[in-house]
Amino acid sequence: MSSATFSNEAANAAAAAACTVAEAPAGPSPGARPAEQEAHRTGFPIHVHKFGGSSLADAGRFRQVRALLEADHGGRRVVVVSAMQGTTDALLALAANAVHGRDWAPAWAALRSRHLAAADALSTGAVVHDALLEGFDTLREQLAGLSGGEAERIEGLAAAIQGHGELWSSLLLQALLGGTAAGWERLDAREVLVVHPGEMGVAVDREQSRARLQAWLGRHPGRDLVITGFIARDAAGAPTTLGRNGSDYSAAIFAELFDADALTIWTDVDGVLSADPRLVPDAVCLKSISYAEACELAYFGAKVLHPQTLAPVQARGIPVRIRNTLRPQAPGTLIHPGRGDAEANGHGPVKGLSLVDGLAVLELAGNGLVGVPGIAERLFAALHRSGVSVTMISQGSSEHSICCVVRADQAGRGEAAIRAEFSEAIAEGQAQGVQVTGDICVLAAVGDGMVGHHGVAARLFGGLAQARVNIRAIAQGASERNLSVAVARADATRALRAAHAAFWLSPQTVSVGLVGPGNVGRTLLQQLAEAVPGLRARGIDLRLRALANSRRMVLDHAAIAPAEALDRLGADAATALDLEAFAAHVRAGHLPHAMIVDCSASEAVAARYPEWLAAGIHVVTPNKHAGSGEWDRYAAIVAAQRSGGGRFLYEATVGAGLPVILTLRNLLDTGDVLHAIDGMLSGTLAWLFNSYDGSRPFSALVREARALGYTEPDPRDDLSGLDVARKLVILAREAGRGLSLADVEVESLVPAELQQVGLEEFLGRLEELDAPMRARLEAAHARGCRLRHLARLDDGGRASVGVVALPAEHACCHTRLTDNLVQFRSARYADNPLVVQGPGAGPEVTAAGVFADVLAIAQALR
Ligand SMILES: NC(=O)C1=CN([C@@H]2O[C@H](COP(=O)(O)OP(=O)(O)OC[C@H]3O[C@@H](n4cnc5c(N)ncnc54)[C@H](OP(=O)(O)O)[C@@H]3O)[C@@H](O)[C@H]2O)C=CC1
Ligand SMILES: N[C@@H](CC=O)C(=O)O
Repeated sequence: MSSATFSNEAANAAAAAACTVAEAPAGPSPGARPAEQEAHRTGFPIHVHKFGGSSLADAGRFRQVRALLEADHGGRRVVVVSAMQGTTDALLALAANAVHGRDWAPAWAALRSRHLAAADALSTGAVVHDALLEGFDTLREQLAGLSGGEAERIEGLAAAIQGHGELWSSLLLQALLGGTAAGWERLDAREVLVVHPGEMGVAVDREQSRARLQAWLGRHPGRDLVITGFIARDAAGAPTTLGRNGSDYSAAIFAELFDADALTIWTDVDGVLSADPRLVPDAVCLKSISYAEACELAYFGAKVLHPQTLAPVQARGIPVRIRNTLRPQAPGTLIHPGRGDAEANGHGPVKGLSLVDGLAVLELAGNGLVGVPGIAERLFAALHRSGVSVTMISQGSSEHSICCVVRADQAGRGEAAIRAEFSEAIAEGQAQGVQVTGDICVLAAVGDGMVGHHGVAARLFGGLAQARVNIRAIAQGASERNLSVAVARADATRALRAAHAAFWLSPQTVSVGLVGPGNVGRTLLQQLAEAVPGLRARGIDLRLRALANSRRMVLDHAAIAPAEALDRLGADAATALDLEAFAAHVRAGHLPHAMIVDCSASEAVAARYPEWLAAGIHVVTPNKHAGSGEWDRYAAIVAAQRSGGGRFLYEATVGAGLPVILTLRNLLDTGDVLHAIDGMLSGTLAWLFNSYDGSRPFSALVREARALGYTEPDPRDDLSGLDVARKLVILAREAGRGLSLADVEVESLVPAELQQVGLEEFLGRLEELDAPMRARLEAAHARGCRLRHLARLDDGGRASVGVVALPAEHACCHTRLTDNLVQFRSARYADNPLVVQGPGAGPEVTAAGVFADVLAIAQALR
């Protein structure tokens, strides 16, 4: 605690209050308070609160403010208020209309009604009512005086007009809090706060202001105060303002003048965020930052606090907390006088990222600049003379060129100034001239803890590289508190999101879209629901953000809980399927990686893979259409993986959850030479022939296999041999053979008359399969054989699939249920084939195979 007069009792009360000073991390001592500062101190802690316009938007919000202040008892409360939301803008518009002779009366009347209505709703009484009426009468006279007035008079009136809002809101709040009877005084800041224009904006005459405040306090015995923000007086006593958003500045000045123990700025956001949430949906609220970090972030775009605000509190080491009036339960952000702690926010040394738009790069280059002293001084002096403000400076150690970033609207002036300064050198060819690059943004990573912390730059640059953002210029001062990069405006949002992901998210964060929550997709959702929390703990952050079936889709900006996904797809919020919008949503710029898992059997969905992969979206699927479809698309998929960086995994297309493709890949990648593949590649047909002994009709078994989720959505794909032919083509292509479906000799079990009918009709006529199948079974049994469905790709490139009768001792007759049995014959496995065997169909095992591919990709992400 900084006050020597702070009693234990008061300390306890303050600790319980909304913003506890004790929470400020230890930092450099704010310095002893001068004796004259103690005169107004009461022995109580002094807590300055500032409420912005959004916190005072209407009577309801005023009541909320009262509740917040009532919770902070035990000390002296100094409350600085803005005008009711929108009032200052309305006053400016009124003044502009009056100056231009336009009708301002209706808007004046509306503003008056709004304030009177608030007063009525708050039952602030006749005195306030009359004071408001008087204030609006004064405003009316001032507006009338603007029309046709002299410039100087207009300026003076305009300054007075702008400040009415704070006078009115302070009247309302003081009355609501009980007025002087309850110990609440009201201070019109123009009585005490003396300011003058300074080099860096409005400057406070501290001595005069302090003396006036002491005198005022001597005349007003109440303990608590409501003070108007934004307004002040100039040295001559005329009303003036502290500039736009000046209420925060007022609050900080009063915190300094009162030598307060804490300042809380109440606003409509939870605190200082790690980045602009409109650009980075995953931005997080920072628990605590140092003054220096807050200044850097404020300067570079964090709108919560203006850097000017911090100067007065910084001088005394007063902790500032930003809090949300609408969510007072949120702890907000503490801005403290200490040094930023690298672990304070749990995300390492970078506290926030900021982005400044509307900039340009100016570059002076030339061989004649190398080793010549004074070049930088001349360049920056020229810019200074022409009134150009420099945002960022960068020069390589070769001294061949020097560049700086300036505001785009000042770039032309800056260019001309540098050209003029170096005209001789340019004319003599010692300097190449000045190059201007417009449409530039500066992205800055900010954090005290970056000092001496290795790897910060690597993370930033790595993130930007991954997002394919080109860096135009780089700057980092020796303080290492700010690492800035200039990037093209077109890349800026992508750059910000990529940088945010690099610092705040696991590198294995994946935005996932799932197509096809049918048998397999639904089971995958269940598996995800169980596994996602555990995976997240290991850094693998799979965020299901989109789900689609053949008709509808649901997209979520954050994440869809897998357990609720089907309900969400059925709910009203789901929209008509649009695969383009689906993919664009999944490829969210703020998350590092994107993946679409296609669990449909759709040709139309498979047709999208090349464009998705080319866009860097990883694709995982059990859908066999892409792997076995037309050759050109297959080639496009292979090419798109190379160009876009998306990976395509499809292990579940063959053997469901069995490692069939992986085994083949491993053989080939380690230099083996494939000779032949043969075996049972259909789980459905394996199950059918394992089960079919003549005791039940074949058609009944087909229906059961379908109900168990073994068959393709249309079981004719299994019975016709097409599904197995697809698998054979996938394996052949994996082995580098240019096989297509048309090259596979296929024996179909579907009678010709059932091949073209609709699915429902086919299912209704399944019994037509029974007689021919029974005849085949009996013939096989007569020879002591069993029926099995086999596939074969031989060394000569011949591919065939069909039903064969095998001797009972054949390995394929010793399989169970849906077992697939795949034999690889290769140079290494010539005499005794490498065999992969196990369940080859069913939602559980297939979904697990898909999930394993998803994880294989996620685990490889860096
Ligand atoms: N079942 C298994 O054992 C195995 C299956 N596979 C493969 O897994 C995939 C899924 O099989 P399964 O779950 O049984 O099939 P289902 O018929 O049960 O489910 C298919 C899903 O895909 C959706 N869908 C269909 N067309 C489209 C489209 N154009 N756009 C978006 N979504 C679409 C369907 O939506 P809707 O409900 O609106 O029609 C449904 O949600 C198939 O490719 C299959 O070959 C692979 C290995 C084993
Ligand atoms: N219907 C297929 C499912 C797996 O690909 C099969 O039965 O094998």
